[in-house]
Amino acid sequence: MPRSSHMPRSSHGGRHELGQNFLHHQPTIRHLVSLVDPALGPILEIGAGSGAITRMLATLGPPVTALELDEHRARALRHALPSVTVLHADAMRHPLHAATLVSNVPFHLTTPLLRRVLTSRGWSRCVLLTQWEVARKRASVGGGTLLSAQSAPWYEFELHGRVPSRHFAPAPSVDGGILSISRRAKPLVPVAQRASYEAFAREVFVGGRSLAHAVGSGARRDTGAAARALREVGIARDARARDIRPEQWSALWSALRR
Ligand SMILES: C[S@@+](CC[C@H](N)C(=O)[O-])C[C@H]1O[C@@H](n2cnc3c(N)ncnc32)[C@H](O)[C@@H]1O
Repeated sequence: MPRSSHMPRSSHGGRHELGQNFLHHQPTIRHLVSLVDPALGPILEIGAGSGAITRMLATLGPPVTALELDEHRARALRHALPSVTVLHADAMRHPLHAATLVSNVPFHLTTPLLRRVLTSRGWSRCVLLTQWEVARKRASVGGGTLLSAQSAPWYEFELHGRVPSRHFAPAPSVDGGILSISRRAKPLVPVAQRASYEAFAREVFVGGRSLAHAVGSGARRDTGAAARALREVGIARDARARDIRPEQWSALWSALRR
């Protein structure tokens, strides 16, 4: 049975322990929904709440399924939106199978949910509203992270703007950010090499005496070969791992395997 049943309600009507910060700013909802491509097919919304986003998703055409852990809200939404399949379900357990995933993410679940999304194979596009810092980092704005480097061959991340905390009720302590993730139709690194590529990116981030040294040690190549590969891909000698752009990671990997 989903684990929410006996939790108390906060004075705002939003249950803090469920990350219930409801989006009430209509232009933001429209913007978020405009990032969904109906031609892709069925839509799965994670954490539908009272249906602020669901209502608009339901007008797009493809079938919409909405997951909600709060059984009272799930029941109310099922009555309000009969065309939507509303499931009282835990998004951390329910299969994430639909062409497009959409969520105003319960902020306390951002990291495990993102991990779950990125390891689920059943979707091709994902539109998320997360904490601003998470959205910004994931989209590599201001420098890449190990996670963005490791995801780059399989996914494209794009930031679509900041959402002030006052656009939610109750207002969370930080602003939100809209992030889209598109699965690349053709991965930039062969799937069979995923584990070794991820280990390589980790070693480059852990660092060494220089970027060339770290790249060489990550790829089990000498520093000279690593320096040549960095030059070939257009990465400056004095760059740091965080300066390497998403598409340069896979180019570097290919250059080192030749
Ligand atoms: C930030 S609110 C978003 C609600 C609504 N989509 C909106 O934008 O107003 C997150 C929603 O996710 C629900 N939720 C929290 N944990 C969940 C889980 N594990 N599985 C499914 N829904 C969950 C909460 O009850 C809440 O309604």
